[in-house]
Amino acid sequence: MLEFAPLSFRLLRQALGRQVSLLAAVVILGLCTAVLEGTGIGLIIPMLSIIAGEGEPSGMAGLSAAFQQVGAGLDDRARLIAIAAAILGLITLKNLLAFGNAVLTNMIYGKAGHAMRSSLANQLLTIGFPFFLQESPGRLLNIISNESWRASDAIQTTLVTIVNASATVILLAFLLLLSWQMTLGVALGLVLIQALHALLSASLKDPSRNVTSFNNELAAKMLHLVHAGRLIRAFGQEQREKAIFDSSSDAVRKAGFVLQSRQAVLPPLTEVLHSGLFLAVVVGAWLWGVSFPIIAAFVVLLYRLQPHVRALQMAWSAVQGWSGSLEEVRWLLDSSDKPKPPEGDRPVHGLRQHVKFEGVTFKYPGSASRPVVLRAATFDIRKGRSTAIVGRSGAGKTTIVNLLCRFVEPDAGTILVDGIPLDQIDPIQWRKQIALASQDLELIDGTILENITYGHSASLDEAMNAAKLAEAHEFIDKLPDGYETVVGYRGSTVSAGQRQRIALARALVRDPEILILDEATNAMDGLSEAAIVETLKSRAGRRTTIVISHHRSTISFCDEVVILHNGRVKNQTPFAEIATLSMDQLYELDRLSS
Ligand SMILES: Nc1ncnc2c1ncn2[C@@H]1O[C@H](COP(=O)(O)OP(=O)(O)OP(=O)(O)O)[C@@H](O)[C@H]1O
Repeated sequence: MLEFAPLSFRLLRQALGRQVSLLAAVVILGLCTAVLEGTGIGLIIPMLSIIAGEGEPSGMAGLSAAFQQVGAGLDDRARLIAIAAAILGLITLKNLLAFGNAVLTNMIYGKAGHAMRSSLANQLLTIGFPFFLQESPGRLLNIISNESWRASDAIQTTLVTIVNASATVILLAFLLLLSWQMTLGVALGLVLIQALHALLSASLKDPSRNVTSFNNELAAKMLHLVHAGRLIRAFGQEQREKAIFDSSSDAVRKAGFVLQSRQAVLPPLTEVLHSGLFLAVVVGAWLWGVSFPIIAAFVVLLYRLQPHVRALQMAWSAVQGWSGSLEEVRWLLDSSDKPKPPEGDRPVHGLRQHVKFEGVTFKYPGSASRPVVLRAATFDIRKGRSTAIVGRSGAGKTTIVNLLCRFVEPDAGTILVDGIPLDQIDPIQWRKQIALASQDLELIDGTILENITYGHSASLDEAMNAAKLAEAHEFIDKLPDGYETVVGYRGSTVSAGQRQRIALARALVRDPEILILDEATNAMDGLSEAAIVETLKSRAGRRTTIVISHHRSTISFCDEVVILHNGRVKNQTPFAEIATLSMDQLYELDRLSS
Protein backbone atom coordinates (compact mmCIF):
# COMPACT_ATOMS: atom_id res chain seq x y z
CA MET A 1 0.00 0.00 0.00
CA LEU A 2 2.82 2.36 0.90
CA GLU A 3 4.19 2.41 -2.66
CA PHE A 4 0.86 3.81 -3.88
CA ALA A 5 0.50 6.36 -1.09
CA PRO A 6 2.62 9.01 -2.92
CA LEU A 7 0.33 8.81 -5.97
CA SER A 8 -2.84 9.07 -3.88
CA PHE A 9 -1.42 11.94 -1.85
CA ARG A 10 -0.02 13.69 -4.93
CA LEU A 11 -3.45 13.56 -6.50
CA LEU A 12 -5.01 14.72 -3.26
CA ARG A 13 -2.58 17.64 -2.96
CA GLN A 14 -3.10 18.56 -6.59
CA ALA A 15 -6.87 18.38 -6.17
CA LEU A 16 -6.96 20.51 -3.07
CA GLY A 17 -4.45 23.13 -4.17
CA ARG A 18 -4.39 25.88 -1.57
CA GLN A 19 -7.09 24.03 0.38
CA VAL A 20 -4.66 21.24 1.28
CA SER A 21 -5.20 22.16 4.95
CA LEU A 22 -8.58 20.40 4.58
CA LEU A 23 -6.61 17.16 5.04
CA ALA A 24 -5.50 18.45 8.46
CA ALA A 25 -9.17 19.19 9.19
CA VAL A 26 -10.00 15.53 8.38
CA VAL A 27 -7.33 14.36 10.84
CA ILE A 28 -8.43 16.81 13.56
CA LEU A 29 -12.10 15.93 13.13
CA GLY A 30 -11.18 12.21 13.22
CA LEU A 31 -9.18 12.69 16.42
CA CYS A 32 -11.93 14.77 18.07
CA THR A 33 -14.56 12.19 17.13
CA ALA A 34 -12.49 9.44 18.69
CA VAL A 35 -11.82 11.49 21.86
CA LEU A 36 -15.56 12.10 22.28
CA GLU A 37 -16.27 8.41 21.71
CA GLY A 38 -13.56 7.31 24.14
CA THR A 39 -14.78 9.76 26.79
CA GLY A 40 -18.38 8.56 26.40
CA ILE A 41 -17.26 4.97 26.81
CA GLY A 42 -15.06 5.90 29.80
CA LEU A 43 -18.13 7.34 31.55
CA ILE A 44 -19.56 3.82 31.55
CA ILE A 45 -17.16 3.09 34.43
CA PRO A 46 -18.84 5.34 37.08
CA MET A 47 -22.25 4.45 35.63
CA LEU A 48 -21.68 0.72 36.07
CA SER A 49 -20.13 1.32 39.51
CA ILE A 50 -23.34 3.05 40.62
CA ILE A 51 -25.56 0.33 39.12
CA ALA A 52 -23.40 -2.45 40.63
CA GLY A 53 -23.50 -0.61 43.97
CA GLU A 54 -19.68 -0.29 44.04
CA GLY A 55 -19.15 3.20 45.46
CA GLU A 56 -15.35 3.02 45.18
CA PRO A 57 -14.34 -0.06 43.14
CA SER A 58 -10.85 -1.26 43.86
CA GLY A 59 -7.86 -1.37 41.51
CA MET A 60 -8.60 1.90 39.73
CA ALA A 61 -5.81 4.20 38.73
CA GLY A 62 -5.02 6.76 36.06
CA LEU A 63 -7.82 7.43 33.59
CA SER A 64 -10.28 4.96 35.12
CA ALA A 65 -9.87 6.67 38.49
CA ALA A 66 -10.43 10.05 36.81
CA PHE A 67 -13.66 8.81 35.20
CA GLN A 68 -14.70 7.41 38.55
CA GLN A 69 -14.58 10.94 40.00
CA VAL A 70 -17.17 12.33 37.57
CA GLY A 71 -20.16 13.72 39.47
CA ALA A 72 -18.57 12.66 42.75
CA GLY A 73 -20.44 15.32 44.79
CA LEU A 74 -23.92 14.20 43.67
CA ASP A 75 -26.18 11.54 45.12
CA ASP A 76 -26.36 8.25 43.14
CA ARG A 77 -29.68 9.01 41.38
CA ALA A 78 -28.70 12.52 40.23
CA ARG A 79 -25.20 11.31 39.35
CA LEU A 80 -26.56 8.42 37.21
CA ILE A 81 -28.88 10.78 35.32
CA ALA A 82 -26.13 13.38 34.84
CA ILE A 83 -23.65 10.77 33.56
CA ALA A 84 -26.28 9.26 31.20
CA ALA A 85 -27.05 12.77 29.88
CA ALA A 86 -23.33 13.47 29.43
CA ILE A 87 -22.87 10.18 27.52
CA LEU A 88 -25.82 11.03 25.25
CA GLY A 89 -24.44 14.54 24.69
CA LEU A 90 -21.00 13.12 23.81
CA ILE A 91 -22.54 10.55 21.43
CA THR A 92 -24.59 13.29 19.74
CA LEU A 93 -21.60 15.59 19.37
CA LYS A 94 -19.42 12.73 18.15
CA ASN A 95 -21.94 11.83 15.45
CA LEU A 96 -22.26 15.48 14.38
CA LEU A 97 -18.48 15.63 13.95
CA ALA A 98 -18.53 12.25 12.16
CA PHE A 99 -21.18 13.61 9.79
CA GLY A 100 -19.08 16.74 9.17
CA ASN A 101 -16.06 14.56 8.46
CA ALA A 102 -18.05 12.35 6.08
CA VAL A 103 -19.17 15.44 4.14
CA LEU A 104 -15.59 16.75 4.10
CA THR A 105 -14.05 13.47 2.94
CA ASN A 106 -16.69 13.06 0.24
CA MET A 107 -15.97 16.57 -0.98
CA ILE A 108 -12.22 15.89 -1.05
CA TYR A 109 -12.83 12.54 -2.77
CA GLY A 110 -14.91 14.23 -5.46
CA LYS A 111 -12.24 16.90 -6.00
CA ALA A 112 -9.43 14.33 -6.10
CA GLY A 113 -11.28 12.11 -8.58
CA HIS A 114 -11.95 15.12 -10.77
CA ALA A 115 -8.31 16.25 -10.51
CA MET A 116 -7.11 12.80 -11.52
CA ARG A 117 -9.38 12.60 -14.57
CA SER A 118 -8.39 16.15 -15.46
CA SER A 119 -4.67 15.22 -15.15
CA LEU A 120 -5.25 12.20 -17.40
CA ALA A 121 -6.98 14.37 -19.99
CA ASN A 122 -4.20 16.97 -19.73
CA GLN A 123 -1.59 14.26 -20.20
CA LEU A 124 -3.35 12.92 -23.29
CA LEU A 125 -3.54 16.45 -24.72
CA THR A 126 0.04 17.49 -24.03
CA ILE A 127 1.97 14.26 -24.52
CA GLY A 128 4.16 13.98 -27.65
CA PHE A 129 2.12 12.65 -30.58
CA PRO A 130 4.38 9.58 -31.22
CA PHE A 131 2.90 8.16 -28.00
CA PHE A 132 -0.36 7.53 -29.88
CA LEU A 133 1.50 5.75 -32.67
CA GLN A 134 2.85 3.21 -30.18
CA GLU A 135 0.19 2.69 -27.54
CA SER A 136 -2.88 0.52 -27.84
CA PRO A 137 -6.09 2.62 -27.88
CA GLY A 138 -7.75 -0.21 -25.90
CA ARG A 139 -5.28 0.27 -23.05
CA LEU A 140 -5.81 4.04 -23.01
CA LEU A 141 -9.59 3.67 -23.14
CA ASN A 142 -9.49 1.17 -20.27
CA ILE A 143 -7.38 3.50 -18.13
CA ILE A 144 -9.71 6.43 -18.68
CA SER A 145 -13.02 4.60 -18.45
CA ASN A 146 -12.23 1.88 -15.85
CA GLU A 147 -8.95 2.14 -14.02
CA SER A 148 -9.27 5.84 -13.21
CA TRP A 149 -12.49 5.10 -11.29
CA ARG A 150 -10.79 2.37 -9.30
CA ALA A 151 -7.91 4.73 -8.61
CA SER A 152 -10.52 7.28 -7.38
CA ASP A 153 -11.82 4.60 -5.04
CA ALA A 154 -8.28 4.08 -3.80
CA ILE A 155 -8.09 7.81 -3.04
CA GLN A 156 -11.33 7.61 -1.09
CA THR A 157 -9.95 4.62 0.79
CA THR A 158 -6.87 6.67 1.63
CA LEU A 159 -9.10 9.39 3.08
CA VAL A 160 -11.15 6.91 5.07
CA THR A 161 -7.86 5.43 6.28
CA ILE A 162 -6.88 8.83 7.72
CA VAL A 163 -10.14 8.92 9.70
CA ASN A 164 -9.83 5.32 10.88
CA ALA A 165 -6.16 5.69 11.78
CA SER A 166 -7.01 8.78 13.88
CA ALA A 167 -9.77 6.87 15.68
CA THR A 168 -7.52 3.85 16.22
CA VAL A 169 -4.75 5.95 17.75
CA ILE A 170 -7.12 7.71 20.17
CA LEU A 171 -9.05 4.59 21.18
CA LEU A 172 -5.78 2.71 21.73
CA ALA A 173 -4.62 5.61 23.91
CA PHE A 174 -7.81 5.32 25.98
CA LEU A 175 -7.29 1.58 26.31
CA LEU A 176 -3.70 2.17 27.35
CA LEU A 177 -4.78 4.61 30.03
CA LEU A 178 -7.41 2.19 31.29
CA SER A 179 -5.08 -0.80 31.52
CA TRP A 180 -1.64 -0.85 29.91
CA GLN A 181 -1.28 -4.61 30.54
CA MET A 182 -4.46 -5.54 28.71
CA THR A 183 -3.66 -3.03 25.95
CA LEU A 184 -0.23 -4.59 25.48
CA GLY A 185 -1.91 -7.98 24.97
CA VAL A 186 -4.38 -6.45 22.50
CA ALA A 187 -1.64 -4.58 20.58
CA LEU A 188 0.46 -7.74 20.30
CA GLY A 189 -2.54 -9.67 18.98
CA LEU A 190 -3.41 -6.91 16.50
CA VAL A 191 0.16 -6.80 15.19
CA LEU A 192 0.11 -10.58 14.59
CA ILE A 193 -3.28 -10.39 12.85
CA GLN A 194 -2.05 -7.47 10.71
CA ALA A 195 1.10 -9.39 9.74
CA LEU A 196 -1.01 -12.33 8.57
CA HIS A 197 -3.37 -9.96 6.78
CA ALA A 198 -0.52 -8.16 4.99
CA LEU A 199 0.89 -11.51 3.88
CA LEU A 200 -2.45 -12.57 2.38
CA SER A 201 -3.05 -9.11 0.86
CA ALA A 202 0.26 -9.23 -0.98
CA SER A 203 -1.09 -12.20 -2.93
CA LEU A 204 -3.74 -9.86 -4.44
CA LYS A 205 -1.27 -7.88 -6.54
CA ASP A 206 -0.79 -10.40 -9.34
CA PRO A 207 -4.52 -11.18 -9.77
CA SER A 208 -5.16 -7.41 -9.79
CA ARG A 209 -2.60 -6.91 -12.59
CA ASN A 210 -4.21 -9.78 -14.50
CA VAL A 211 -7.63 -8.12 -14.23
CA THR A 212 -6.16 -4.85 -15.55
CA SER A 213 -4.37 -6.52 -18.43
CA PHE A 214 -7.46 -8.54 -19.46
CA ASN A 215 -9.55 -5.37 -19.17
CA ASN A 216 -7.12 -3.62 -21.55
CA GLU A 217 -7.64 -6.39 -24.07
CA LEU A 218 -11.40 -6.33 -23.62
CA ALA A 219 -11.50 -2.55 -24.16
CA ALA A 220 -9.55 -3.03 -27.41
CA LYS A 221 -12.11 -5.63 -28.54
CA MET A 222 -14.98 -3.27 -27.65
CA LEU A 223 -13.39 -0.48 -29.68
CA HIS A 224 -13.01 -2.90 -32.56
CA LEU A 225 -16.72 -3.85 -32.46
CA VAL A 226 -17.69 -0.17 -32.44
CA HIS A 227 -15.30 0.91 -35.21
CA ALA A 228 -15.39 -2.12 -37.47
CA GLY A 229 -19.16 -2.77 -37.52
CA ARG A 230 -19.29 -2.35 -41.30
CA LEU A 231 -16.20 -4.43 -42.01
CA ILE A 232 -17.39 -7.29 -39.79
CA ARG A 233 -20.78 -7.46 -41.54
CA ALA A 234 -19.28 -7.07 -45.00
CA PHE A 235 -17.04 -10.10 -44.43
CA GLY A 236 -19.63 -12.09 -42.46
CA GLN A 237 -17.41 -12.28 -39.37
CA GLU A 238 -20.14 -11.76 -36.74
CA GLN A 239 -19.82 -15.22 -35.19
CA ARG A 240 -16.04 -15.20 -35.15
CA GLU A 241 -15.96 -11.72 -33.61
CA LYS A 242 -18.55 -12.81 -31.04
CA ALA A 243 -16.41 -15.81 -30.07
CA ILE A 244 -13.29 -13.61 -29.78
CA PHE A 245 -15.17 -11.04 -27.68
CA ASP A 246 -16.73 -13.71 -25.44
CA SER A 247 -13.38 -15.32 -24.80
CA SER A 248 -11.88 -11.94 -23.90
CA SER A 249 -14.82 -11.08 -21.64
CA ASP A 250 -14.61 -14.52 -20.01
CA ALA A 251 -10.93 -13.98 -19.31
CA VAL A 252 -11.88 -10.79 -17.40
CA ARG A 253 -14.56 -12.73 -15.51
CA LYS A 254 -12.11 -15.49 -14.50
CA ALA A 255 -9.38 -13.05 -13.47
CA GLY A 256 -11.97 -11.00 -11.52
CA PHE A 257 -13.24 -14.15 -9.81
CA VAL A 258 -9.75 -15.15 -8.67
CA LEU A 259 -9.16 -11.64 -7.29
CA GLN A 260 -12.54 -11.37 -5.56
CA SER A 261 -12.29 -14.89 -4.10
CA ARG A 262 -8.92 -14.09 -2.56
CA GLN A 263 -10.25 -10.78 -1.26
CA ALA A 264 -13.34 -12.48 0.17
CA VAL A 265 -11.18 -14.64 2.46
CA LEU A 266 -9.95 -11.64 4.38
CA PRO A 267 -13.06 -10.17 6.13
CA PRO A 268 -14.28 -13.44 7.75
CA LEU A 269 -10.76 -14.44 8.68
CA THR A 270 -10.05 -11.13 10.42
CA GLU A 271 -13.42 -11.20 12.17
CA VAL A 272 -12.70 -14.65 13.62
CA LEU A 273 -9.19 -13.62 14.68
CA HIS A 274 -10.41 -10.35 16.24
CA SER A 275 -13.16 -12.14 18.14
CA GLY A 276 -10.64 -14.69 19.44
CA LEU A 277 -8.36 -11.88 20.56
CA PHE A 278 -11.12 -10.02 22.41
CA LEU A 279 -12.36 -13.12 24.16
CA ALA A 280 -8.80 -13.95 25.21
CA VAL A 281 -8.45 -10.41 26.62
CA VAL A 282 -11.71 -10.68 28.60
CA VAL A 283 -10.85 -14.07 30.04
CA GLY A 284 -7.29 -12.90 30.79
CA ALA A 285 -8.58 -9.73 32.53
CA TRP A 286 -10.97 -11.74 34.69
CA LEU A 287 -8.20 -14.15 35.65
CA TRP A 288 -5.99 -11.14 36.39
CA GLY A 289 -8.64 -9.78 38.81
CA VAL A 290 -9.49 -6.57 36.95
CA SER A 291 -12.71 -4.96 38.27
CA PHE A 292 -15.98 -5.43 36.36
CA PRO A 293 -16.59 -1.76 35.36
CA ILE A 294 -13.07 -1.53 33.90
CA ILE A 295 -13.47 -4.83 32.01
CA ALA A 296 -16.85 -3.61 30.72
CA ALA A 297 -15.43 -0.22 29.59
CA PHE A 298 -12.41 -1.97 28.08
CA VAL A 299 -14.59 -4.42 26.15
CA VAL A 300 -16.86 -1.62 24.87
CA LEU A 301 -13.79 0.39 23.80
CA LEU A 302 -12.36 -2.71 22.13
CA TYR A 303 -15.70 -3.31 20.45
CA ARG A 304 -15.67 0.25 19.11
CA LEU A 305 -12.01 -0.04 18.10
CA GLN A 306 -12.60 -3.22 16.12
CA PRO A 307 -14.41 -1.66 13.09
CA HIS A 308 -11.67 0.98 12.73
CA VAL A 309 -8.92 -1.64 12.81
CA ARG A 310 -10.82 -3.83 10.41
CA ALA A 311 -11.43 -0.86 8.10
CA LEU A 312 -7.68 -0.18 8.12
CA GLN A 313 -6.97 -3.79 7.25
CA MET A 314 -9.64 -3.88 4.55
CA ALA A 315 -8.22 -0.62 3.14
CA TRP A 316 -4.85 -2.33 2.97
CA SER A 317 -6.20 -5.31 1.05
CA ALA A 318 -8.46 -3.13 -1.13
CA VAL A 319 -5.53 -1.01 -2.26
CA GLN A 320 -3.53 -4.18 -3.01
CA GLY A 321 -6.52 -5.32 -5.07
CA TRP A 322 -6.46 -2.01 -6.97
CA SER A 323 -2.69 -2.09 -7.47
CA GLY A 324 -3.09 -2.98 -11.15
CA SER A 325 -5.37 0.03 -11.66
CA LEU A 326 -3.11 2.38 -9.71
CA GLU A 327 -0.08 1.20 -11.66
CA GLU A 328 -1.86 1.89 -14.94
CA VAL A 329 -2.98 5.38 -13.87
CA ARG A 330 0.48 6.13 -12.49
CA TRP A 331 2.04 4.92 -15.76
CA LEU A 332 -0.14 7.19 -17.88
CA LEU A 333 0.42 10.20 -15.62
CA ASP A 334 4.19 9.68 -15.56
CA SER A 335 5.71 11.87 -18.29
CA SER A 336 9.29 10.66 -17.83
CA ASP A 337 8.99 7.65 -20.17
CA LYS A 338 6.67 9.30 -22.71
CA PRO A 339 7.54 11.20 -25.88
CA LYS A 340 7.98 14.87 -25.10
CA PRO A 341 5.79 17.46 -26.82
CA PRO A 342 7.66 19.56 -29.41
CA GLU A 343 9.72 22.41 -27.96
CA GLY A 344 10.82 25.80 -29.20
CA ASP A 345 10.07 29.39 -28.30
CA ARG A 346 11.03 31.47 -31.34
CA PRO A 347 8.04 33.38 -32.58
CA VAL A 348 6.77 32.94 -36.12
CA HIS A 349 4.43 35.23 -38.00
CA GLY A 350 3.74 33.70 -41.38
CA LEU A 351 6.18 32.51 -44.00
CA ARG A 352 8.47 34.99 -45.79
CA GLN A 353 10.38 32.81 -48.26
CA HIS A 354 10.32 29.06 -47.89
CA VAL A 355 10.29 25.89 -45.84
CA LYS A 356 13.37 23.79 -46.62
CA PHE A 357 13.85 20.10 -45.88
CA GLU A 358 17.61 19.51 -45.66
CA GLY A 359 18.79 15.89 -45.53
CA VAL A 360 15.82 14.84 -43.40
CA THR A 361 15.92 11.22 -42.29
CA PHE A 362 13.14 9.67 -40.26
CA LYS A 363 11.78 6.35 -39.10
CA TYR A 364 8.75 5.79 -36.90
CA PRO A 365 9.48 4.95 -33.25
CA GLY A 366 8.96 1.40 -32.10
CA SER A 367 11.04 -1.67 -32.76
CA ALA A 368 14.53 -1.27 -34.21
CA SER A 369 13.47 -3.33 -37.22
CA ARG A 370 11.11 -0.57 -38.46
CA PRO A 371 12.26 0.62 -41.91
CA VAL A 372 13.64 4.09 -42.51
CA VAL A 373 10.75 6.06 -44.04
CA LEU A 374 12.56 9.18 -45.23
CA ARG A 375 16.23 9.11 -46.29
CA ALA A 376 18.12 12.40 -46.48
CA ALA A 377 15.11 14.08 -48.09
CA THR A 378 15.96 17.52 -49.46
CA PHE A 379 13.45 19.85 -51.10
CA ASP A 380 11.88 23.27 -50.93
CA ILE A 381 8.36 24.55 -50.34
CA ARG A 382 8.23 28.14 -51.53
CA LYS A 383 5.95 30.84 -50.19
CA GLY A 384 2.94 31.65 -52.30
CA ARG A 385 3.47 28.60 -54.51
CA SER A 386 1.62 25.33 -54.69
CA THR A 387 3.78 22.27 -54.25
CA ALA A 388 2.60 18.76 -55.03
CA ILE A 389 4.20 15.85 -53.21
CA VAL A 390 3.72 12.66 -55.15
CA GLY A 391 4.96 9.11 -54.91
CA ARG A 392 3.71 5.58 -54.75
CA SER A 393 1.75 4.36 -51.77
CA GLY A 394 4.02 4.15 -48.72
CA ALA A 395 6.62 6.47 -50.26
CA GLY A 396 6.53 8.76 -47.22
CA LYS A 397 4.23 11.64 -48.29
CA THR A 398 2.06 11.74 -45.15
CA THR A 399 5.21 11.38 -43.08
CA ILE A 400 6.39 14.70 -44.57
CA VAL A 401 3.13 16.26 -43.37
CA ASN A 402 3.66 14.74 -39.90
CA LEU A 403 7.15 16.26 -39.81
CA LEU A 404 5.92 19.64 -41.04
CA CYS A 405 3.23 19.77 -38.37
CA ARG A 406 5.76 18.56 -35.79
CA PHE A 407 3.72 15.51 -34.87
CA VAL A 408 7.07 13.72 -35.18
CA GLU A 409 10.65 15.07 -35.32
CA PRO A 410 13.44 14.18 -37.79
CA ASP A 411 16.08 11.67 -36.69
CA ALA A 412 18.66 13.53 -38.79
CA GLY A 413 18.71 16.60 -41.00
CA THR A 414 16.82 19.85 -40.49
CA ILE A 415 13.62 21.54 -41.52
CA LEU A 416 14.21 25.27 -41.92
CA VAL A 417 11.49 27.92 -41.94
CA ASP A 418 12.96 31.04 -43.53
CA GLY A 419 16.36 29.80 -42.34
CA ILE A 420 15.27 29.10 -38.74
CA PRO A 421 15.30 25.44 -37.62
CA LEU A 422 11.70 24.35 -37.14
CA ASP A 423 12.55 22.72 -33.81
CA GLN A 424 13.40 26.17 -32.39
CA ILE A 425 10.05 27.66 -33.36
CA ASP A 426 7.11 27.81 -30.97
CA PRO A 427 5.07 24.76 -32.08
CA ILE A 428 1.72 26.28 -31.15
CA GLN A 429 2.39 29.44 -33.15
CA TRP A 430 3.74 27.37 -36.03
CA ARG A 431 0.67 25.14 -36.16
CA LYS A 432 -1.49 28.26 -36.30
CA GLN A 433 0.15 29.03 -39.66
CA ILE A 434 -0.97 25.67 -41.00
CA ALA A 435 -4.35 24.19 -41.83
CA LEU A 436 -4.55 20.53 -42.63
CA ALA A 437 -7.26 18.73 -44.54
CA SER A 438 -6.49 15.06 -44.67
CA GLN A 439 -8.27 11.82 -45.38
CA ASP A 440 -7.50 10.73 -41.79
CA LEU A 441 -8.63 13.83 -39.91
CA GLU A 442 -12.00 13.20 -38.36
CA LEU A 443 -15.03 15.35 -37.87
CA ILE A 444 -16.10 16.09 -34.32
CA ASP A 445 -19.46 14.84 -33.06
CA GLY A 446 -21.25 18.18 -33.39
CA THR A 447 -23.00 20.36 -35.94
CA ILE A 448 -21.59 21.21 -39.35
CA LEU A 449 -21.06 24.78 -38.16
CA GLU A 450 -19.14 23.58 -35.10
CA ASN A 451 -16.99 21.43 -37.37
CA ILE A 452 -16.17 24.24 -39.77
CA THR A 453 -15.35 26.69 -36.97
CA TYR A 454 -13.46 24.10 -34.88
CA GLY A 455 -10.42 25.83 -33.35
CA HIS A 456 -11.18 29.15 -35.06
CA SER A 457 -13.83 31.61 -34.02
CA ALA A 458 -15.69 32.50 -37.20
CA SER A 459 -19.14 33.91 -37.88
CA LEU A 460 -21.83 31.97 -39.73
CA ASP A 461 -21.15 34.11 -42.80
CA GLU A 462 -17.45 33.28 -42.73
CA ALA A 463 -18.25 29.59 -42.29
CA MET A 464 -20.64 29.80 -45.25
CA ASN A 465 -18.00 31.45 -47.42
CA ALA A 466 -15.52 28.73 -46.55
CA ALA A 467 -18.15 26.08 -47.28
CA LYS A 468 -18.79 27.69 -50.67
CA LEU A 469 -15.07 27.58 -51.49
CA ALA A 470 -14.99 23.91 -50.42
CA GLU A 471 -18.04 23.09 -52.57
CA ALA A 472 -19.93 22.18 -49.40
CA HIS A 473 -22.48 24.97 -49.14
CA GLU A 474 -24.90 23.53 -51.69
CA PHE A 475 -25.38 20.17 -49.96
CA ILE A 476 -25.42 21.75 -46.49
CA ASP A 477 -28.09 24.21 -47.58
CA LYS A 478 -30.32 21.34 -48.70
CA LEU A 479 -30.18 19.60 -45.33
CA PRO A 480 -33.29 20.24 -43.15
CA ASP A 481 -31.15 21.69 -40.36
CA GLY A 482 -28.57 23.26 -42.66
CA TYR A 483 -25.42 24.29 -40.77
CA GLU A 484 -26.99 23.07 -37.53
CA THR A 485 -27.11 19.45 -38.80
CA VAL A 486 -25.37 17.12 -36.35
CA VAL A 487 -22.84 14.99 -38.26
CA GLY A 488 -22.61 12.25 -35.60
CA TYR A 489 -19.64 10.27 -34.33
CA ARG A 490 -16.77 10.70 -36.84
CA GLY A 491 -19.21 12.31 -39.27
CA SER A 492 -21.10 9.05 -39.72
CA THR A 493 -24.33 10.71 -40.94
CA VAL A 494 -22.77 12.34 -44.00
CA SER A 495 -21.09 10.74 -47.02
CA ALA A 496 -17.32 10.40 -47.39
CA GLY A 497 -17.21 13.14 -50.04
CA GLN A 498 -19.38 15.42 -47.89
CA ARG A 499 -17.10 14.77 -44.91
CA GLN A 500 -14.11 15.81 -47.00
CA ARG A 501 -15.86 19.01 -48.09
CA ILE A 502 -16.67 19.94 -44.48
CA ALA A 503 -13.05 19.18 -43.50
CA LEU A 504 -11.79 21.33 -46.37
CA ALA A 505 -14.11 24.19 -45.33
CA ARG A 506 -12.68 23.84 -41.79
CA ALA A 507 -9.18 24.30 -43.22
CA LEU A 508 -10.14 27.15 -45.56
CA VAL A 509 -12.07 29.19 -42.99
CA ARG A 510 -8.76 29.94 -41.25
CA ASP A 511 -7.29 31.32 -44.49
CA PRO A 512 -4.02 29.69 -43.42
CA GLU A 513 -0.55 30.75 -44.41
CA ILE A 514 0.14 27.13 -45.40
CA LEU A 515 -2.69 24.87 -46.54
CA ILE A 516 -1.94 21.15 -46.63
CA LEU A 517 -4.26 18.83 -48.52
CA ASP A 518 -3.36 15.19 -47.94
CA GLU A 519 -5.65 13.12 -50.16
CA ALA A 520 -8.25 15.66 -49.07
CA THR A 521 -10.47 15.40 -52.15
CA ASN A 522 -10.08 11.74 -53.14
CA ALA A 523 -13.70 10.86 -52.27
CA MET A 524 -15.19 13.76 -54.23
CA ASP A 525 -16.71 13.68 -57.70
CA GLY A 526 -14.78 15.17 -60.61
CA LEU A 527 -16.86 18.34 -60.89
CA SER A 528 -16.52 19.21 -57.21
CA GLU A 529 -12.81 18.54 -57.34
CA ALA A 530 -12.42 20.76 -60.40
CA ALA A 531 -14.26 23.57 -58.61
CA ILE A 532 -12.01 23.16 -55.57
CA VAL A 533 -8.94 23.31 -57.78
CA GLU A 534 -10.22 26.69 -58.99
CA THR A 535 -10.51 27.82 -55.35
CA LEU A 536 -6.96 26.72 -54.67
CA LYS A 537 -5.71 28.54 -57.75
CA SER A 538 -7.17 31.76 -56.36
CA ARG A 539 -4.80 31.47 -53.36
CA ALA A 540 -1.77 31.44 -55.69
CA GLY A 541 0.90 34.04 -54.93
CA ARG A 542 -0.74 34.98 -51.61
CA ARG A 543 -0.72 31.72 -49.71
CA THR A 544 1.29 28.50 -49.78
CA THR A 545 -0.37 25.19 -50.64
CA ILE A 546 0.96 21.64 -50.34
CA VAL A 547 -1.02 18.96 -52.13
CA ILE A 548 -0.63 15.21 -51.76
CA SER A 549 -2.62 13.17 -54.19
CA HIS A 550 -2.53 10.20 -56.51
CA HIS A 551 -4.82 12.07 -58.94
CA ARG A 552 -3.26 14.10 -61.67
CA SER A 553 -6.25 16.46 -61.84
CA THR A 554 -5.79 17.40 -58.17
CA ILE A 555 -2.19 18.50 -58.62
CA SER A 556 -2.78 20.10 -62.03
CA PHE A 557 -2.71 23.65 -60.63
CA CYS A 558 0.58 23.20 -58.77
CA ASP A 559 3.74 25.12 -59.57
CA GLU A 560 6.19 22.49 -58.38
CA VAL A 561 6.25 18.74 -57.94
CA VAL A 562 8.34 16.84 -55.40
CA ILE A 563 8.59 13.18 -56.37
CA LEU A 564 9.27 10.66 -53.61
CA HIS A 565 10.48 7.13 -54.12
CA ASN A 566 11.12 4.81 -51.21
CA GLY A 567 11.65 7.72 -48.85
CA ARG A 568 14.11 9.51 -51.14
CA VAL A 569 13.33 12.69 -53.05
CA LYS A 570 13.85 11.61 -56.62
CA ASN A 571 13.07 14.93 -58.10
CA GLN A 572 11.80 18.44 -57.51
CA THR A 573 10.71 20.03 -60.71
CA PRO A 574 8.38 22.74 -62.08
CA PHE A 575 5.02 21.26 -62.93
CA ALA A 576 5.17 22.76 -66.43
CA GLU A 577 8.08 20.48 -67.29
CA ILE A 578 6.21 17.30 -66.49
CA ALA A 579 2.69 18.45 -67.37
CA THR A 580 2.31 15.86 -70.11
CA LEU A 581 3.28 12.85 -67.97
CA SER A 582 0.87 10.43 -66.32
CA MET A 583 1.13 9.74 -62.57
CA ASP A 584 2.84 6.40 -63.23
CA GLN A 585 5.37 8.09 -65.47
CA LEU A 586 5.88 10.72 -62.78
CA TYR A 587 6.58 8.08 -60.12
CA GLU A 588 9.22 6.53 -62.36
CA LEU A 589 10.72 9.82 -63.44
CA ASP A 590 14.48 10.11 -63.11
CA ARG A 591 16.26 13.36 -62.52
CA LEU A 592 14.90 15.43 -65.39
CA SER A 593 16.19 18.68 -64.12
CA SER A 594 19.70 17.56 -63.14
N1 LIG B 1 2.51 5.15 -37.34
C1 LIG B 1 3.37 4.47 -38.07
N2 LIG B 1 4.17 3.58 -37.48
C2 LIG B 1 5.06 2.88 -38.20
N3 LIG B 1 5.21 3.00 -39.52
C3 LIG B 1 4.44 3.86 -40.18
C4 LIG B 1 3.47 4.66 -39.48
N4 LIG B 1 2.84 5.43 -40.38
C5 LIG B 1 3.38 5.14 -41.58
N5 LIG B 1 4.34 4.21 -41.44
C6 LIG B 1 5.17 3.65 -42.51
O1 LIG B 1 5.87 4.71 -43.14
C7 LIG B 1 5.92 4.55 -44.52
C8 LIG B 1 5.42 5.82 -45.21
O2 LIG B 1 4.07 6.03 -44.83
P1 LIG B 1 3.27 7.30 -45.34
O3 LIG B 1 1.94 7.26 -44.69
O4 LIG B 1 4.10 8.51 -45.14
O5 LIG B 1 3.16 6.96 -46.88
P2 LIG B 1 2.35 7.71 -48.03
O6 LIG B 1 3.34 8.01 -49.07
O7 LIG B 1 1.59 8.87 -47.46
O8 LIG B 1 1.37 6.55 -48.49
P3 LIG B 1 -0.11 6.62 -49.11
O9 LIG B 1 -0.01 7.21 -50.47
O10 LIG B 1 -0.50 5.18 -49.15
O11 LIG B 1 -0.96 7.44 -48.16
C9 LIG B 1 5.09 3.33 -44.87
O12 LIG B 1 5.97 2.25 -45.13
C10 LIG B 1 4.30 3.05 -43.62
O13 LIG B 1 4.17 1.67 -43.40
